[in-house]
Amino acid sequence: MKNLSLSISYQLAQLSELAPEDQHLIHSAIEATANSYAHYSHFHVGAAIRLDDGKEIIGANQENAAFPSGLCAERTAIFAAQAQCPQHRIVALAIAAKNTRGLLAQPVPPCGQCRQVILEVEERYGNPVRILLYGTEGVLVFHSVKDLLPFSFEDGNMK
Ligand SMILES: O=c1ccn([C@H]2C[C@H](O)[C@@H](CO)O2)c(=O)[nH]1
Ligand SMILES: [Zn+2]
Repeated sequence: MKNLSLSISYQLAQLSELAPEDQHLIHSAIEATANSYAHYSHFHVGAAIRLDDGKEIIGANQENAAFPSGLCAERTAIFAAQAQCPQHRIVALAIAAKNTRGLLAQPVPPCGQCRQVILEVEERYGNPVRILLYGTEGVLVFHSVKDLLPFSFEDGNMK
């Protein structure tokens, strides 16, 4: 038997240290929190996607009295992008969230289902998606969802 281990690399940055286009995308995600319908959790999540032509598409979580019928901010943004601009690759995704006390100090990571959907985006377009998780105390930067989803299941596993 072998003992194996995995390591992931990611960055912790201040907003001002990021490239202007990443700072812009994060501001768009923060603004998108205002479009959240979080009637039940009061947890407002905003997401912003950058396409390969520089266009941004935003999303926000949408809840429902039948809880599973709602959708996370990340997937509203991804599905909107793929529905409106399927020919353009998704190159980056920023996420921000606020609760009743305001914007969160610590970054909020995407849930497992959203990670799986981002993985499919990477496979579909053949490029990594840069993920920017915003917190008022710092931004976590991942260069691919694969760093957030090791041992992932994808199309290739069925062949
Ligand atoms: O990364 C996350 C985590 C949670 N939510 C939403 C789902 C639900 O509406 C609320 C509480 O889980 O926050 C997101 O949109 N993205
Ligand atoms: Zn999610």
